[in-house]
Amino acid sequence: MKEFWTSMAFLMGVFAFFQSILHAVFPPELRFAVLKLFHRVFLCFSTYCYFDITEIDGVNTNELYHAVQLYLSRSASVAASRLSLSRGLNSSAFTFGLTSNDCLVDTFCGATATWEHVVTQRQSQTFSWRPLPGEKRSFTLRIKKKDKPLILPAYLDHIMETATDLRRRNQDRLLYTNSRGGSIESRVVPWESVPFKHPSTFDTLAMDSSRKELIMADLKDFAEGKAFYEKTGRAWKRGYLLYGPPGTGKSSMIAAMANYLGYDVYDLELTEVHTNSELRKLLMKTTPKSIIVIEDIDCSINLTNRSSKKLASPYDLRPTGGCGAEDVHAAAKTMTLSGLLNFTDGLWSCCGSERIFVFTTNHVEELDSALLRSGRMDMHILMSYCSFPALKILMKNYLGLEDGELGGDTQENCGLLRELEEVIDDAEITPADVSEILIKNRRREKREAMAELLEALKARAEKRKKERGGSSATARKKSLDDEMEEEEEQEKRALESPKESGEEMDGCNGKEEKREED
Ligand SMILES: Nc1ncnc2c1ncn2[C@@H]1O[C@H](COP(=O)(O)OP(=O)(O)OP(=O)(O)O)[C@@H](O)[C@H]1O
Ligand SMILES: [Mg+2]
Repeated sequence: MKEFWTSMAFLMGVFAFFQSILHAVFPPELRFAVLKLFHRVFLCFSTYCYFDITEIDGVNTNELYHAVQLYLSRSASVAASRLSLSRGLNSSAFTFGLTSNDCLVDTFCGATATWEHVVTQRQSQTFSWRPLPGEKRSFTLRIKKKDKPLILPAYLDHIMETATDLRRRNQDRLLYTNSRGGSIESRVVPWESVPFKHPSTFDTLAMDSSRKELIMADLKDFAEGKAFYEKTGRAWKRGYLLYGPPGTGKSSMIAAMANYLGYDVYDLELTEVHTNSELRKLLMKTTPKSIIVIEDIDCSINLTNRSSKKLASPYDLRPTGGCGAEDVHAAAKTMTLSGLLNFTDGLWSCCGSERIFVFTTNHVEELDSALLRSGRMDMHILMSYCSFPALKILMKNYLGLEDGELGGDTQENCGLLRELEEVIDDAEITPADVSEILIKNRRREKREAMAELLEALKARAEKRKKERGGSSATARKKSLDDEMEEEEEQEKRALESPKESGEEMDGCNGKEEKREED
């Protein structure tokens, strides 16, 4: 740093000296040419090279300037003694910045880079169609000439990437929705957003820890897998299908995924999308590092339209029978499953990268096999009734039970826990219902709350047993009734029209004979 300032001071001194001589002796044009020449000669002999990154490039804002500003703010917070502080729109974090004419040294791949923030007054007579700030701001990067091929442009790429990452981290994550009513085609901005503040995390999610870890590892691999996806020629995206009864944590899982990766969430309301082209428009307006969610996919779209007899093939909207144009036109005006699959899986899925698609459903059996086939949704995750490990997480969350207390270390808890473990599977209760019971009892003493939960689970298990017993008895009775009805029917047919029955037999035989003849 000291070396930098010494050379700058020396340079300024030489400049001032020459300028005063030139001013006295030469006319302005010649003076300018000589100064330019002097500058060139100086740069030729210098071991450094300089890069100016101005805030405004012509009339456009220079993205690199803002990226450098953000990038340097990382180290500015510790390295500088006077800093500028700012907080951006939609951001909950403060950003440090270099004040005017301050310097900072950075290293990259073993090379030293010195940054100076240069602020000068803009000349008032400068004409521009756009109002320009009163100050001219730029960063000057100084690196050794020998380092130039080594670190450029990799250093600048690194700065851009780091800045994008920082910007994302500093900004509040957003939850986007397309359900605003009206046609998407007519909107300038098809998505509307609000800050995403869902508190669900993988810690609070009630689920077996081994499955949770598997999902977290999968998400991490995905987020860090840029090189892998490039190498294998795959679009950088991943699909998850979450299925299970209502209240088992599908939406909570999506929020936990978003919080874990720090991604935005796009909640796609398919019933608001009327055509495949609207769907494409929505996709094109999503940002990378986001989760695109379609909840209750079975209720959102007529998923049987792939197998509709009118269509020649699932991906082909041309009708098989005759008429053509009108039907094609009508089909193009609707949203189809093939349109949706193209959105997630086809060529359109590649516009933008690092995106996760999550579909949820309560009725996986009703989904078209095209949605379930391997490779389409990379992971199918069953969100099921509350298991004992999941119950322990909920008790920890709501009652504040410690790991020791949940491990059965406490003598009194031991019996209660064992009973809870015995009854939980038979109760077939969702984590949402368990949460409700625990919320009601959260102010009580832990043991009392657990005892209350046990009672509720026992009652639920009893009810389930009766339902099962009832339903199997009903099923048994129904099949007996059916059998009796069938027998009665046969007897009736035999008594009423013996001839007919004989004909049927004959008919059969006749057929047999005919086949033999053939
Ligand atoms: N696995 C879980 N872990 C923690 N909390 C859960 C879990 N499942 C449900 N809950 C609680 O129940 C509430 C409802 O859960 P959630 O909305 O995630 O269920 P869902 O499966 O999406 O239901 P639906 O199918 O009706 O959309 C949540 O707010 C959460 O408090
Ligand atoms: Mg849900």
